[in-house]
Amino acid sequence: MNAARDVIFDILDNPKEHQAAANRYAASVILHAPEIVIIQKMLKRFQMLMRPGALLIERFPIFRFVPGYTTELEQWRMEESQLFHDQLDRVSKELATDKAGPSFARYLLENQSSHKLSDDEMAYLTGSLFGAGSDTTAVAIMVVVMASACFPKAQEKVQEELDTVIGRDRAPTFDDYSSLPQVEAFMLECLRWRPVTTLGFAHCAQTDIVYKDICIPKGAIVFGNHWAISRDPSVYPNPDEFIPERWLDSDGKIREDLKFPSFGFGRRICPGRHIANRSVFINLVLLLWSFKITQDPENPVDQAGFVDGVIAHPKPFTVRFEPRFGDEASLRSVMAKYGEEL
Ligand code: HEM
Repeated sequence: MNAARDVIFDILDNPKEHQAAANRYAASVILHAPEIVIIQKMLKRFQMLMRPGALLIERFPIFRFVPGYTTELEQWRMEESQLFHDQLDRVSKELATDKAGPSFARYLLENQSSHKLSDDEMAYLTGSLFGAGSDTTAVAIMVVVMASACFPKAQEKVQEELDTVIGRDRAPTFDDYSSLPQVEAFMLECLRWRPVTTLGFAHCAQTDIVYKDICIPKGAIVFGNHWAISRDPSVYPNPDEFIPERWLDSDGKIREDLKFPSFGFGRRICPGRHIANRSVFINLVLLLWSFKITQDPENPVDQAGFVDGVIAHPKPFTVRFEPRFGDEASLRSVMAKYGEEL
């Protein structure tokens, strides 16, 4: 919650850099390390490499024998492996000197023999969390800001609920999750309206799969196209519209019968989905409790302005953040107290 509170301070300090604030939040939840700059470089490569058909070698495996073709890829692999091993080594040294704080890396190191994991496996398990968890979370928070600015009526509904359930004397926390269905509906609609991973990730059929009268042969690469699913009007009527109410039943509770696979499918479903949900929730409630977010009439938001890649990053966009209660100084002092209470 401290990290989400810092997003509010970052926005008060520099509202134009709200997307950088979302990036910082998401990075700090996963990793406390100086290597973030190197990792950002790797994330850019990941964005490019994970696109199906990004490399000729995928279609023509024979390219692996062409001298020099894989040199750069091998160099990238080695840099990545080095970074992941360095991070694990650091925690290992901290553990030896009793200085290691709680972390997933520490847990793996302490239980290495019972899990029967090699050093390489542990390094990749911990390292890939950052790649998988930071960009995705940051993008989801950016979409929350974009949707708030573009759909003022939906934003007002959330704020009405926050004013009724939370009031002005305290800021919302994780404990309020189940009392805020309008917030959850807004969040679910953000994740559907602009899916973080438009195409999803590649899966491979382990056996021949017969679906209706189609056979998906063993070995076929299958994408559960998130964008296409999100636009299915038989499940989400008027799919291009932003309608948080679609997630609520007639009693105002979250519907059990409506889902969207924001976090993927099957055995490889996102293992970070619970952290991710809570991250998006706490940022959404703090942002909309603190600010009225509006469009800048001189720079209207381009709702389709996203960079093409496995993770659909919004292009830079400008919005206005107006403190909802009192002035900027009083919001700062409420947020400072929020920090003390944690
Ligand atoms: C809003 C935020 C997030 C979204 C939308 C998201 C979405 C996804 C999706 C679609 C997949 C692929 C699932 C599939 O193959 O069908 C995935 C995989 C994964 N996610 Fe997330 N994720 C988010 C946050 C996180 C966080 C916070 C973490 C870690 C703390 C994380 C860790 C992972 C890992 C390790 C995988 C790979 C799992 C595997 O291949 O077995 N994700 N995520």
